[in-house]
Amino acid sequence: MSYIDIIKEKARSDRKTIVLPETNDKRTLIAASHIIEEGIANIIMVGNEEKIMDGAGWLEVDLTGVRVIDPTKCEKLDEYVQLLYETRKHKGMTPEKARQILLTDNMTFGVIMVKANDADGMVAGACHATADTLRPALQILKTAPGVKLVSGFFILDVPNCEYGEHGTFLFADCGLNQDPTAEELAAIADTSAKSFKTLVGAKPIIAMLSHSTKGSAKHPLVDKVVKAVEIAHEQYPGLTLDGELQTDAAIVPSVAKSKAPGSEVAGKANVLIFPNLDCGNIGYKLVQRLAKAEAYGPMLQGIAKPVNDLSRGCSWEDIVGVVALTAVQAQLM
Ligand SMILES: CC(C)(COP(=O)(O)OP(=O)(O)OC[C@H]1O[C@@H](n2cnc3c(N)ncnc32)[C@H](O)[C@@H]1OP(=O)(O)O)[C@@H](O)C(=O)NCCC(=O)NCCS
Ligand SMILES: CC(=O)OP(=O)(O)O
Repeated sequence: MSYIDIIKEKARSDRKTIVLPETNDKRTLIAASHIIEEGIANIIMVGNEEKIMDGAGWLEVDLTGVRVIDPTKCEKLDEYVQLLYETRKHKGMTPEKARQILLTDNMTFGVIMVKANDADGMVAGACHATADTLRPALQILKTAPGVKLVSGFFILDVPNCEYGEHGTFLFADCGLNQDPTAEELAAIADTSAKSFKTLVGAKPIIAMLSHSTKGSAKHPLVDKVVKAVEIAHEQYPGLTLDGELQTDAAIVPSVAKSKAPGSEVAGKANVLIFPNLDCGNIGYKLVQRLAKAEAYGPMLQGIAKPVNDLSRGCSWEDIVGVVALTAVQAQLM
């Protein structure tokens, strides 16, 4: 069974309700029909029912079983307006603004449904940039209790790969934090370890990546990763974590032997923490496109409820995968 088939099976075992607000996106409509057909999740789509069904008809996809909520006709609109107003009034939100946002922005409408416990999670980003997808989620749902920082990760399932957990890796941060501090990198490592345990089911072995291995290069960029490793050891002593490591030293046993002898991580890493978002976002796309890996994300970790993003380059199959993962995250909350 492939990695994503195992996740779909888990999702089916306790079916959750996921909102898909991007109803003018063809891939989202196709994905919704497959999710219902495969019994992975209950689906709520946000928008005008007639338009959505016209789109489905044109694509010849069957949306029977999908619930459509049109904000303009929604009986809970007043309740949602009040909830958005209460959540954001300290930032200048008014009831009038809240109503206008909810009537015009399906992404925020989806997030407020999650906040109101009328859905267990949301997946979007097929036709919105990450910043526009994640901002309402960060503003309205906020971080989970005890967590300081939300971050974005991908699960990469690399075909014919002997590295990582039989070719499965978690990469972070590939989606949210543009230039994390050393402290933030350590926090990203900690939440990534938890995500890996829950979504992959194996022991996380974490490499803090750099262009240097154990002092082979000197630069402030390297110093940041070295500091992050120190902080991680101090603040999260239970983690199996090492750095700074180059990618080959992190995942290839023979290279690890020569570059980082004695490291309990080098050559075995399955969780890769990138020093900044340039590295993380470029890195995951290279592995996805050149190694033909399945790439699910950017998923959020550390947020109070599951809202996950997609790349605008995603396929409908990627959307199905991220919905299944979102449903599993919701089971665990
Ligand atoms: C997501 C992003 C838009 C947030 O930045 P922003 O628009 O400037 O917004 P702010 O910094 O004002 O943050 C908005 C809210 O989210 C919260 N927030 C932002 N980043 C957060 C994080 N990493 N963890 C927790 N909360 C966060 C802020 O505290 C703020 O809350 P508040 O309004 O209640 O005070 C920004 O981090 C970003 O653009 N990231 C890169 C996204 C991207 O392009 N990725 C590449 C493709 S995947
Ligand atoms: C994850 C990501 O890179 O998203 P997008 O391709 O939409 O910018």
